[in-house]
Amino acid sequence: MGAISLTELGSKLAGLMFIWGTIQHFFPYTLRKRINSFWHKLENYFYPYVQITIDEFTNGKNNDIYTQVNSYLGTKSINKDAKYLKAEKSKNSKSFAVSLDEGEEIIDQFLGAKLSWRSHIETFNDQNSSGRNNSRPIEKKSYTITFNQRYKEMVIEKYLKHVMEEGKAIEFKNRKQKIYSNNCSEDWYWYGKGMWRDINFEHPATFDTLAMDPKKKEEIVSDLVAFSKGKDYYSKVGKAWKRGYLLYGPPGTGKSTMIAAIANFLNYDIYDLELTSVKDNSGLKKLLMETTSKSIIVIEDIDCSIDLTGKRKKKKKKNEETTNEDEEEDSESSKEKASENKETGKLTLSGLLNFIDGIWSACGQERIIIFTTNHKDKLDPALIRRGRMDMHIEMSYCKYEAFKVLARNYLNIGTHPLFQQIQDLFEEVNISPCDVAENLMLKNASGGPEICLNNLIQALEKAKEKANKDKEGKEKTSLNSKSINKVSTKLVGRLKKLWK
Ligand SMILES: Nc1ncnc2c1ncn2[C@@H]1O[C@H](COP(=O)(O)OP(=O)(O)OP(=O)(O)O)[C@@H](O)[C@H]1O
Ligand SMILES: [Mg+2]
Repeated sequence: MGAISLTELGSKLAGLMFIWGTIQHFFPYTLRKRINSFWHKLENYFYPYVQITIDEFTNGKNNDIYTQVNSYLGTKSINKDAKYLKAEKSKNSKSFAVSLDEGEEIIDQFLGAKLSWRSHIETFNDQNSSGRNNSRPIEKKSYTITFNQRYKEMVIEKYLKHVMEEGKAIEFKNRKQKIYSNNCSEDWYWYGKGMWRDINFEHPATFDTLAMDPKKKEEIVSDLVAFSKGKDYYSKVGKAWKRGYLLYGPPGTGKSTMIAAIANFLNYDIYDLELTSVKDNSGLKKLLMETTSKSIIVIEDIDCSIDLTGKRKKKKKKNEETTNEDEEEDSESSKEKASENKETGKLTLSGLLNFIDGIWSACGQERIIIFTTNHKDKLDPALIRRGRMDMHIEMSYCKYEAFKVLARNYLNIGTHPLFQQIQDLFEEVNISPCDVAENLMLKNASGGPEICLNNLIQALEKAKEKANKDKEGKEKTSLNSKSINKVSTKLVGRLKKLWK
């Protein structure tokens, strides 16, 4: 705006307006009206701008919009040519937040409009502490945004929304991730901290370091991406924005590591739900209500948590005695089974099913639910049917491709002459990635990768030997039982003859 800035011109006109405001009462009404209308025209001609102020506090409370504007302008100021910036780091942020220093201006563009942002700090003395020597000055921080009045509607309806959304996204990206647990002492609850206890989540696992079949990994990553970008899709099809994953497989195959990798990939918090610490269905409901959006709710080793299948199995057994219609029993509707479990004062299958996809489970958005188990077959089909657990992911024993990821992670090598021998052994042996990783860990700083690879070969050979022995043992017992069967049928035949 040439030699005089928008804000300066604005404040000069505001000063004149103030003087006119105090003396206008000395003028007759019709003249006053005419002068006022002329004044507005003049003002619009010379200063066709509107200003919006966003204070740090409103009614004594933190103003969320101010915080979001702060984050938004922080990134803008890095990209644009603001010279005076402030760097701050809050307790819950993992990096510095940069914001505008007092009086510094930033020009932003949006849908053809030019928007001028300024930061202000007003200092005044605390009224309550006046008279005391140690009275401290109070700072009142605010941002103003100035723009041409023809964009007024657009700024209020679109631009401010855009600033808030971007600011929120930046805040979310910079915040420290948390892991929450409900497995805490009662004292914690009494101190009013809610039902979850949290600590910072700082697990280094990523999809790059996760050893598994590359195709499977890619499939999971694209599923997660589709989910995280699926806001419009979920609302279009009328589904709550959540997704369930069942991770199953033997111990040490990376189920928990996968959860950490997912959390890091999406930058979500984790709620580690310990079912044995939940008293009843309503307790479970309360816990869910205290979870936030953009989070992963995890129930590890769900088959061991509580007996959710007991009732159903008993009923199945009873049915088996009367009829042999097992298949029909299995396909019985899950709702029916859930209602059988509706007991008060207890955590039941019904409560858990409601937890996953009852109507009130849609009280937060963008949530992932993950169950892990070593025994998928032990779980009630109702609990893991598609739609509840949308993706069933098998975490299996380490194969050659997965080993290469571990070799890169632990030894920083992509190839080695011993790899061929290791590849051949992987064809014959079932070994968990956890055991492979253990052998690949450099225990001695002076040792090279050969030592670790040889350790692994030894472990694989041992496992192979054991597997062979187990196989032989099984064959022997099955031979023995076959010969026992033969002898007993012969005996029964002879006895029958004798009886006749
Ligand atoms: N697929 C994998 N990729 C990378 N590291 C792995 C993998 N599987 C296991 N590990 C390593 O082994 C350790 C144990 O793995 P993890 O706890 O994820 O196994 P799990 O499948 O959850 O086992 P459990 O069934 O006993 O809970 C991890 O700390 C990790 O270092
Ligand atoms: Mg685990």
